Amino acid sequence: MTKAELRKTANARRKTLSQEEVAVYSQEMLHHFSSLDLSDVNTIHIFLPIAEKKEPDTFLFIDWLYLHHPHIKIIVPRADFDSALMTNYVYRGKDGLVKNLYNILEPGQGELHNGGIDIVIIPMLAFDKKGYRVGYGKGFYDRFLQKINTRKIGLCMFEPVEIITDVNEHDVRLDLCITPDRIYTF
Ligand SMILES: Nc1nc2c(c(=O)[nH]1)N(C=O)[C@@H](CNc1ccc(C(=O)N[C@@H](CCC(=O)O)C(=O)O)cc1)CN2
Ligand SMILES: Nc1ncnc2c1ncn2[C@@H]1O[C@H](COP(=O)(O)OP(=O)(O)OP(=O)(O)O)[C@@H](O)[C@H]1O
Repeated sequence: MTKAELRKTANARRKTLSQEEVAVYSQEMLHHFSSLDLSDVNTIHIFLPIAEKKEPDTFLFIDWLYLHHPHIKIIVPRADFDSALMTNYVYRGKDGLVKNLYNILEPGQGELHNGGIDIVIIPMLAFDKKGYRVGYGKGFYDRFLQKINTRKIGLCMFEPVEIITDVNEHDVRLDLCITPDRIYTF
């Protein structure tokens, strides 16, 4: 299937989820994530959820990381929709967050992070069995990931499709994808 088809289907499927289902699926994904070895990890970049779009609740991940790996630095993005580029900030708690025009919670101000990132946790609508992903179609993560060397972990509400047929040279493959059901490695 094409990215446009997958985007449409996944958006529609997400709309049918209740907030309770989103909470359960997020918890299940966190359970899989918690089985990963994070002993060498110092920095994790993680998106903050668009609740209105039924994205996984990554605040659960952040709370879990604070509790179990307090030394890990959490980095969150701010998206510039004119350039399709993200700038990255050290996460300092919910207080400093503001909602942008797309309902994405973002750090209003704070400390920019330009250093290394060991893991990037990536939002997506769909993925395939080769580890390619589909997002909302603005290419934010493709642009970001091509610049850095990191472990790329996707979170997806649904199981993979067989193959995305219109992958292009910008598309960056995931190393791993977590669904409510299991972990896929590529
Ligand atoms: N939580 C989260 N943060 C993220 C992403 C994401 O997927 N999830 N992104 C991942 O790249 C970037 C933001 N990308 C986005 C792209 C489109 C829309 C959006 O609401 N689009 C409208 C159409 C608007 C239009 O085309 O003008 C829509 O889908 O209804 C939101 C976020 C960076 N931050
Ligand atoms: N590194 C890049 N440089 C220039 N253009 C890019 C780059 N990465 C992606 N693009 C362009 O951005 C557009 C969106 O790409 P794509 O459809 O793969 O988005 P997506 O991965 O679904 O979105 P997102 O990353 O925002 O979740 C495409 O036109 C693509 O060619």
